[in-house]
Amino acid sequence: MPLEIKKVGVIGAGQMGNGIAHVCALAGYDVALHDADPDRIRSGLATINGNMAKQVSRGVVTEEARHEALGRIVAAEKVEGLSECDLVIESATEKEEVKRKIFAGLCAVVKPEAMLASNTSSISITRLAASTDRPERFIGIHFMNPVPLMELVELVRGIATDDDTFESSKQFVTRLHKTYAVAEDFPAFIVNRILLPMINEAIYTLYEGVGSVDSIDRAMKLGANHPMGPLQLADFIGLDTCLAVMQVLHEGLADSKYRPCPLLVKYVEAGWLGRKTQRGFYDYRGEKPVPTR
Ligand SMILES: CC(=O)CC(=O)SCCNC(=O)CCNC(=O)[C@H](O)C(C)(C)COP(=O)(O)OP(=O)(O)OC[C@H]1O[C@@H](n2cnc3c(N)ncnc32)[C@H](O)[C@@H]1OP(=O)(O)O
Ligand SMILES: NC(=O)C1=CN([C@@H]2O[C@H](COP(=O)(O)OP(=O)(O)OC[C@H]3O[C@@H](n4cnc5c(N)ncnc54)[C@H](OP(=O)(O)O)[C@@H]3O)[C@@H](O)[C@H]2O)C=CC1
Repeated sequence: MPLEIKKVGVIGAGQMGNGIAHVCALAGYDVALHDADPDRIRSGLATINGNMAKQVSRGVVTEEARHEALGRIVAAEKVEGLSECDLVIESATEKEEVKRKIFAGLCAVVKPEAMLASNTSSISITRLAASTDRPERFIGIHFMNPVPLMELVELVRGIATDDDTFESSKQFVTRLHKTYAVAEDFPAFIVNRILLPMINEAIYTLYEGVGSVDSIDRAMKLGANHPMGPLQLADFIGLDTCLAVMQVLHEGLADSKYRPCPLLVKYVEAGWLGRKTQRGFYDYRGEKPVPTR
């Protein structure tokens, strides 16, 4: 029987975690939001508040729905605060060892029947599941950024994921008013298998001097009708996440066509991770974003 989900835990209160908490609360789920850093939970809650206010001003959400949804989210400063959750979605930094540690701590506190999910962009669901005490109740639920605006969620079954977990996940995604695409568990699944090599190629195009940041983004926006240029999108996703996905593709598929661009590596090494650190291919510290190359 599919599990009835009432309370959802979210681990990682960064840009994706706060978006996931946002849409879950609006869909009527009780939500517990956890992060290693309590300040991150506070800023995540403030972001949710601001993004819901935007939705109210656009007439997408009523003031009453916003008020109720905000009331459904609690801050869980300790992982024990997730013990009552029926589903916990991990959305922390894209590093396998970080995620494994989180799941080890989580398994010790959640109910045995609770489902666990990862919002990973690229890492093997089968491997993450195998690090838990319940691989059959583990699944990839991969949201797209920005979560409140993007319709798609990828569902990724690990080798052991059982049918009830898959069914419960489909019902969950549908209740969030989103559409799922099912992806097999191979490096970076569907969206990022296609999108990230395109972004990496845009960075090579910059690295090799074929075009400036401005030209590359303008070319793809106006020449291919993309809503954002690839470098603007890379900054939006986070350059650390982009690099992590390319590394998973490169290692997992052992093909040199996935080699991360050295310029992407350099930006990450500089700590210029895009919008979240105020600097990436653009500098966001002024009134308008200014290209950094
Ligand atoms: C890396 C991974 O693992 C997977 C991924 O997610 S890859 C990334 C996938 N995402 C994309 O490719 C996004 C590409 N970009 C887009 O589709 C669009 O630029 C966009 C949807 C982000 C924005 O579209 P846009 O037409 O430029 O709209 P924009 O004017 O910025 O925003 C639309 C409205 O939504 C609001 N909005 C923006 N972000 C929001 C959020 N997080 N929550 C609520 N509202 C939000 C804006 O305030 C705006 O409202 P107003 O019109 O009242 O100002
Ligand atoms: N950005 C995107 O476009 C998308 C990202 N994803 C995936 O979502 C996940 C999160 O990405 P995103 O939100 O962008 O990243 P962010 O860097 O914005 O947020 C990650 C958050 O996780 C926190 N964190 C790190 N370690 C732990 C831990 N041990 N316990 C609890 N919290 C921790 C970080 O805290 P601190 O900063 O203090 O380390 C940070 O607040 C990644 O797996 C990413 O691949 C999926 C879809 C789209």
